[in-house]
Amino acid sequence: MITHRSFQPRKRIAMVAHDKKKKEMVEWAEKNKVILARHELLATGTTGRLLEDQLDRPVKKLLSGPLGGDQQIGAMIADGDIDILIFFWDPMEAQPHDSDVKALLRVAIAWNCVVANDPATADFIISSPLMSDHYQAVIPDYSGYLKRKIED
Ligand SMILES: O=C(CO)COP(=O)(O)O
Repeated sequence: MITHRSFQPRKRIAMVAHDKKKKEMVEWAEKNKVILARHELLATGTTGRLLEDQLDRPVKKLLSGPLGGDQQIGAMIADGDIDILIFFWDPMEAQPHDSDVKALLRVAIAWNCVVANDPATADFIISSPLMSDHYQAVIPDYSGYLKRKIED
């Protein structure tokens, strides 16, 4: 059974921002442009388009969040295809796709994904020496859970 997920020095970073947080995301990305250039970026649709324009580099764009983009990122996290999630969600406004937002945050924690929900935390993550290094993240062991489900 795989119990670790390997992070390569080139990290796969998913970036997502709610509408009133998009400006913060674009400013954060601009400030950290040089470090971000060493990594692979993907994003929900609208966030991705803004980041591409600002950073003048390709960003893999998934669907817009309310149209399934959050779920696509969640699925990639569960598949081990994302190392870091930078998700500036809006604490002051309910979203039509609140259930998707919650699901994304939940699945990220379930798989021990590195997560930042605000620029300060994102600053600490992006300046970590682990950003340019190999790293082994522990994958929580859910085998007991699966076994119990089958036995029940
Ligand atoms: O709604 C979002 C995340 O929940 C973000 O989606 P967009 O980047 O397409 O605006």
